[in-house]
Amino acid sequence: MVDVYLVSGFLGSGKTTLLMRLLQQAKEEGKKPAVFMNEFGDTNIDGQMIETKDGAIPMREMLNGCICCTGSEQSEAEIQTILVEHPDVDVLFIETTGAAHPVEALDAVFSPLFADQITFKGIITVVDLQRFAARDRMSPQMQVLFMEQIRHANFIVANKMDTLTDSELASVMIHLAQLLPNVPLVQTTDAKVNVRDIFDSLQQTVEVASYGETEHVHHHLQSKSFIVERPVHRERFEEWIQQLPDSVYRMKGYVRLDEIRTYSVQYAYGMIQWLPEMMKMKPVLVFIGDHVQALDIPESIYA
Ligand SMILES: Nc1nc2c(ncn2[C@@H]2O[C@H](COP(=O)(O)OP(=O)(O)OP(=O)(O)O)[C@@H](O)[C@H]2O)c(=O)[nH]1
Repeated sequence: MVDVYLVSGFLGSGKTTLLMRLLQQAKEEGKKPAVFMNEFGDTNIDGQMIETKDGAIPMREMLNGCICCTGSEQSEAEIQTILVEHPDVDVLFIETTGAAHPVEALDAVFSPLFADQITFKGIITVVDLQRFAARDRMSPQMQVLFMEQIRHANFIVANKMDTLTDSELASVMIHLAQLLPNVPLVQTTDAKVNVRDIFDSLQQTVEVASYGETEHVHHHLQSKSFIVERPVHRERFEEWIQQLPDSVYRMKGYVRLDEIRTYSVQYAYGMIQWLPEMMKMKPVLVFIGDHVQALDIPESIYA
């Protein structure tokens, strides 16, 4: 299994600065890291490798895109390429563009394609403290995005502390800690953090595997996947999906409607989409949301 960490945070907050430290630590611990980066602009970072002082690290990037807006298919393909071309990779860091919504950026990670290849460890959000202190000056939409990135964090790196006075710093740190009382929070300059603390704290991810179900538990967002061995009854399946609580943000996977036809099925924002699937796919459903661990597949959905 490949451990996956998502590095989130607003534009210019220090994500790449932190990424370099994460990579260095992973290498020092003898791990084989890889990076998937998506950039808003079209600046090509030369080649497909990031050079560190210990050598090159495989990297794929998606230019001019945003994991959450361009659709997750392209991201899925890039992640798949990393997994296929570099089977020795054991940790993958995904740096999202600063304009990505963290939940939607996870879409590709929770692809049913990777259900048995990836262990999602959590979201590390880098917060630009100066921007946090002055967030009222951002547009309402940007403020929402900024706060969503913070709200979904499993670990917060409160960066650019050098840009604030001591009293400003104390006040924003108290505010951040109140916002997320149960999330580890460290204050840094140049994202200088003890990376082991991040890895240790995100180690708490629980994995339960039984009867073909896997469950990944995090502080906030969770995913749960089910193997759906038998064909499902389309209408009853849809009825079940439609009555799921709002805290289930997303569902996707592959199911069979009879012994022959396999469909890709997707659910987001109340809409269900079915597409015939030509390839032979493993029948798996992945749910992403705030409290999905209690979900169970009812007998009624089966044909
Ligand atoms: N003053 C100050 N500058 C910092 C700090 N951390 C990073 N920077 C600078 O902030 C700028 C943005 O840092 P990056 O690491 O590229 O930030 P990013 O979040 O990856 O940026 P985008 O990919 O554009 O969203 C760079 O010029 C960094 O050198 C800090 O703690 N204090």
